[in-house]
Amino acid sequence: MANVLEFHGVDQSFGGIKALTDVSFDIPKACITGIIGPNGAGKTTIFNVITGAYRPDRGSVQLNGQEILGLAPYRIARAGISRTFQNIRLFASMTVWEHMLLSQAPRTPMLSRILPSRAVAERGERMMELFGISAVRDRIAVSLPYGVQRKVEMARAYAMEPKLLLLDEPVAGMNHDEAEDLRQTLQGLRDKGLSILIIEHDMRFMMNLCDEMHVMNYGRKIAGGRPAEIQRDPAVIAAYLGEDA
Ligand SMILES: Nc1ncnc2c1ncn2[C@@H]1O[C@H](COP(=O)(O)OP(=O)(O)OP(=O)(O)O)[C@@H](O)[C@H]1O
Repeated sequence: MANVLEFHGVDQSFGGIKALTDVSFDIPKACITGIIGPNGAGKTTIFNVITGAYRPDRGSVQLNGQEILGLAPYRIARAGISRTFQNIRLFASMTVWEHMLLSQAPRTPMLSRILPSRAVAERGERMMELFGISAVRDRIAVSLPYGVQRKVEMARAYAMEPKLLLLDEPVAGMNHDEAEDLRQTLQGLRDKGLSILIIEHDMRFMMNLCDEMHVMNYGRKIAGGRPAEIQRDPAVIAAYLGEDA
């Protein structure tokens, strides 16, 4: 099967608000798929449906051909989906290194922190190197600048060896050079076979990063395709001009 995830016909409402209306898209394996759209368009709601935080009114979400809609969030995580959050969620008193260890052995936290196996320690080192955070390994993660905290979150999520990595606004708080480094890191992971779904406001960053993009507006998907196609789609241009107006 060429798709890691198939998100089909999803409706999600909250009281009178329709956050998603009949939203469908596929995430091909070993590709970077982007979701863009103005504030409140439904992007984070899609992540919350995929990870089991929300139960939609209708639809289907399949991971490698298996329905995951309705499973508890921890089961979806174990099935191979890890994520980062728009509002960074790191442990208040833990160092960067401890985050790397804990992410790999969440059920035996104390033991794994005191005495990590060689494989766990090596993977932790690799994750820190990959995301460029080895120099801050002994710092308390939440004391670091936001851009660095985002890298810790991504390294932690990737350390779980996901089949699909979900990134919610990963370049918020990063400068241009950091964002460029991240683009190269993510494309390198994609080239090694990782499938990535990413939400981001920075349109130029997304155009250079993504293999495919889907555009949301008022809870509906208004376009999908390669970045060059998206850029000249009249519905997309209208949605973005509308936002600026
Ligand atoms: N738990 C919830 N309860 C009530 N309404 C919600 C909830 N989650 C999302 N919504 C509503 O659903 C709509 C879509 O929100 P969502 O957070 O998915 O948008 P978004 O595209 O991620 O926006 P942003 O770019 O601002 O993060 C909004 O109107 C939002 O207020």
